[in-house]
Amino acid sequence: MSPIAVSLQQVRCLAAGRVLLDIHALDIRHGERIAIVGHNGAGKSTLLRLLTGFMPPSDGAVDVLNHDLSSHLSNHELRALRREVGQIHQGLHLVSRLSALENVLVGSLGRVTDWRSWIRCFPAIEITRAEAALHAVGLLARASTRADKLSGGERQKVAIARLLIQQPKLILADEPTAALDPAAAVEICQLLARAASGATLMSVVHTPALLPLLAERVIGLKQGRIAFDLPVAAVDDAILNNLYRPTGETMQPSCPTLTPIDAGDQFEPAHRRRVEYVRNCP
Ligand SMILES: Nc1ncnc2c1ncn2[C@@H]1O[C@H](COP(=O)(O)OP(=O)(O)OP(=O)(O)O)[C@@H](O)[C@H]1O
Repeated sequence: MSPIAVSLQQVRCLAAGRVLLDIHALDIRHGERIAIVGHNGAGKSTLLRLLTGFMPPSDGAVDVLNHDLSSHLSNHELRALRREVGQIHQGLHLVSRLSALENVLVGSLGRVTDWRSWIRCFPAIEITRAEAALHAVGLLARASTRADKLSGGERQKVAIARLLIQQPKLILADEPTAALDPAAAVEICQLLARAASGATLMSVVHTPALLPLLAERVIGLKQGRIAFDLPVAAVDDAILNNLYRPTGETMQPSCPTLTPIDAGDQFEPAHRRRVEYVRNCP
């Protein structure tokens, strides 16, 4: 059995007097592919931020790739952790004014010496690696195009090429296919899964159809707590519907009817009109 890559014990994250995350125990082994699912605000991004040291735990023990994140980490220790953790997010995660190739080279910053990285003077071997990575994601022809001139799907491919040359042990992907059309989303998932070969991959996923492409194990979060932790084959519509159902709502056999709002008078007139409109919708 592979060693543990991520271990959380009795972890709580608090902010502004609220519990954002409350995880009793979670172990993830090297090489595992995990999807994290859950409603908006369930704590998925908070969990990923916890694992990169951006969100310190208020209580409990957090170990990521043998870095103890429960104690205060120095900048040096944080940099060492982040060299081993690759990240891919939706949206603004590339440097807009840099070319696709230069953005990929950012993945090699952990290896090049300081003076080279400051003046962006990369060794030939890193440039060759970056070109090979762009080729692997089918984007070599766009190597010199600025990141802000690329499509959303192309930008995600650049981010995956950057992972390929960073060679992280743990990859955290926060909604990597948000805003992509279905075909592009499938292609990005396949490329990401290939890029993560040998690494541990944790992805926040909102589209159930993409789960089997990215994960063998699915963790459902609800209000900051683990609601389920199951093999992907066991996660069916009923389990997901239950997870996404607002707390306290009882299961409706069919389309729910709207309950009239009696307190309408307390709303501003414009808001009241919207309430009436919603009430009268078929
Ligand atoms: N720094 C913070 N201070 C206070 N509250 C925060 C902070 N960061 C996040 N939250 C709150 O914590 C909760 C969890 O946020 P998080 O971003 O982890 O949710 P999520 O599951 O990733 O949601 P989404 O699917 O919408 O991205 C939310 O209610 C959010 O408003």
